[in-house]
Amino acid sequence: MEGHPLALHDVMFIPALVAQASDEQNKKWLRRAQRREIVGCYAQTELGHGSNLRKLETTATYDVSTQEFVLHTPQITSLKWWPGGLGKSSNYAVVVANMIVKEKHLGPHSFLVQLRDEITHQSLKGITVGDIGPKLSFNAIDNGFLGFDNYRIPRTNLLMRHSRVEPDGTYVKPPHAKINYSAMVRVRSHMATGQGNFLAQALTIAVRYSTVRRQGFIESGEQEVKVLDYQTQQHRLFPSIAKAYAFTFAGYETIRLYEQLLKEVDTGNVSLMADLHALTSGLKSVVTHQTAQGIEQARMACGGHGYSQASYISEIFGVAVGGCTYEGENMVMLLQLARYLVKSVEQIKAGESGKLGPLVAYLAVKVDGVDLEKGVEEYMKAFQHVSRLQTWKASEKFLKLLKSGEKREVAWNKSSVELTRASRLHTRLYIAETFKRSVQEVADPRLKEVLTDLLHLHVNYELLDMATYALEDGFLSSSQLDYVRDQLYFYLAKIRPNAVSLVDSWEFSDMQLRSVLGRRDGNVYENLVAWAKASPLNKTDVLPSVEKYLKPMMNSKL
Ligand SMILES: CCCCCCCCCC/C=C\C/C=C/C(=O)SCCNC(=O)CCNC(=O)[C@H](O)C(C)(C)COP(=O)(O)OP(=O)(O)OC[C@H]1O[C@@H](n2cnc3c(N)ncnc32)[C@H](O)[C@@H]1OP(=O)(O)O
Ligand SMILES: Cc1cc2nc3c(=O)[nH]c(=O)nc-3n(C[C@H](O)[C@H](O)[C@H](O)COP(=O)(O)OP(=O)(O)OC[C@H]3O[C@@H](n4cnc5c(N)ncnc54)[C@H](O)[C@@H]3O)c2cc1C
Repeated sequence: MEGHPLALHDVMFIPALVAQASDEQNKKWLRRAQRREIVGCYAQTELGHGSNLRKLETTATYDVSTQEFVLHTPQITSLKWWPGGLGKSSNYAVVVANMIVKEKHLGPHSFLVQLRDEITHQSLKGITVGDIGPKLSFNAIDNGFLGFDNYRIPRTNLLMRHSRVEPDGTYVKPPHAKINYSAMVRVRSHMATGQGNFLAQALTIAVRYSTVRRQGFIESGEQEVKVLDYQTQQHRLFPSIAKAYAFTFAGYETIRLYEQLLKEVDTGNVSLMADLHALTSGLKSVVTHQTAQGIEQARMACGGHGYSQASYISEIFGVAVGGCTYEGENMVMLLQLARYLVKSVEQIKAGESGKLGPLVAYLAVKVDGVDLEKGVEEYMKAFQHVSRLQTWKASEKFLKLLKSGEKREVAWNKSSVELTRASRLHTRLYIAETFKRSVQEVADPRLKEVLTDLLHLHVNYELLDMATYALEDGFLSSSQLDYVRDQLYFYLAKIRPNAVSLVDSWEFSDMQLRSVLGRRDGNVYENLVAWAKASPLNKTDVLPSVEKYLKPMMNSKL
């Protein structure tokens, strides 16, 4: 959970080689990396820039006389800063640098760079490398910094699957300007399942504990109740159980799409890139945000013991919440999706709705109302309505500002809060749709019934959460919202008997969870006492600090 120094080797270094190095280059590097003869990381972010890749300052200047690239970090803000595994573990890195050939700046490109000696592991001449220090979490990973002092690498270390620099400095462009961003798109495609997994771990702990913990009464005179029987506790936890499933289903789809993209790109077809970039930008942002919220609620649902490290939920939170920042800060990525949504609106306005991709076709179709009692399909129409409403509203705001003479970037900035709202609603529609489709495909009828309950819970919870938008234009009435509330409470109660099975079905071992509260055997109190006794402070009855600080104070006559 705290991370692993080699995580980025598997998650980004190898995938960057697979996607961006040529077959010939990979004959040299890939097998060695897979066998871990060389250990690598993905070094892109700098001290001064992470989000705005076009402003990366590390340069790779081609020297035609020696057929080498000269890597250089001209100032302090150009230092690579943050890459996982860079500080101490890696001896190689995929380095993203601004490529300069014949004095022409050609933008960010990826290079394979040796950082340390393969035998001694000492950093090579011209390289400054180290660890960036402790973080909120993930402290088993050595996130690092890296500087280059006119450090030379062979021309052939530019990853050349999609673009090339010939020995004479002739540049061969890639088929898509952003193809070098593929390692990021891959991780974003995997993040929904990864984050769903973090959320699932926290929920397993909180739900199990909530069946052990007894506190207070629902009906007087009986035994104190398991806290999971409180409606408020169910409302805190069960919608997140539904989300953990929903994120996993959505993630399976984006992983499949990324794999399809890789195959298509190899045949020269880059048409899926814009769609997948928009989709994963939004999904990554919504899922990480909601996961962090869900984990924090799970912690609070464990009361005081949730605050103890014995619950382990704080560590899960620390790791998961990093996802709101890495692979593209959430606001920045929501705005990437918003570009795509605004473009779609512009297409519709230009009478080109037929050209819209399947995920945005609904933006062109107006629905007047829904009959929620008819079931989930009607909820989908309601989600489409609120997303369409907000997307048009935000786009119109932006387009109006443009028309009034504002510069594009200024008009964009003035519309950006509304645009991010549209991106979130669009993504929540996508999550609900994939959840619905995935549940429909389940073959086992008993499993399907339970998952259908979770789906119902999800759509009612979500609709209530975004109700302001639907009430604003009278699309939903207040009596329809009362119906949604009733349904929500109905499904909380219906899910209660299956709650423990739903979390147990994720099959986390005690070793994975590392939680005293969430242990499978349910012996929470005995294990908490044993855990506390093992605290380093309890090794001795009287601490040395008593002699040193407390006694002089306690004996003082002042
Ligand atoms: C097995 C895997 C398991 C994974 C589980 C997870 C566990 C992971 C544990 C590891 C932990 C941490 C790892 C972290 C790693 C990192 O953080 S690596 C660094 C990540 N950095 C970022 O994400 C930077 C974010 N910034 C960007 O991506 C770009 O700067 C940004 C996209 C914001 C903008 O790029 P620009 O080049 O400036 O482009 P712009 O002008 O805005 O847009 C022009 C145009 O291009 C389109 N575009 C942009 N990106 C892409 C893309 N990737 N694909 C396709 N198209 C793209 C954009 O939409 C615009 O199109 P338009 O038509 O003109 O609107
Ligand atoms: C745990 C962790 C692991 C990481 N691992 C790696 C790694 O392996 N390799 C690597 O290269 N990097 C890595 N990073 C770096 C990470 O990718 C960046 O931190 C991330 O992309 C955000 O960039 P930034 O730090 O420049 O944030 P900033 O862009 O400085 O963000 C600060 C604020 O500015 C806002 N902002 C910035 N630009 C805009 C805009 N255009 N419009 C509106 N608001 C904006 C943001 O929303 C945010 O609120 C890691 C980071 C973390 C936390």
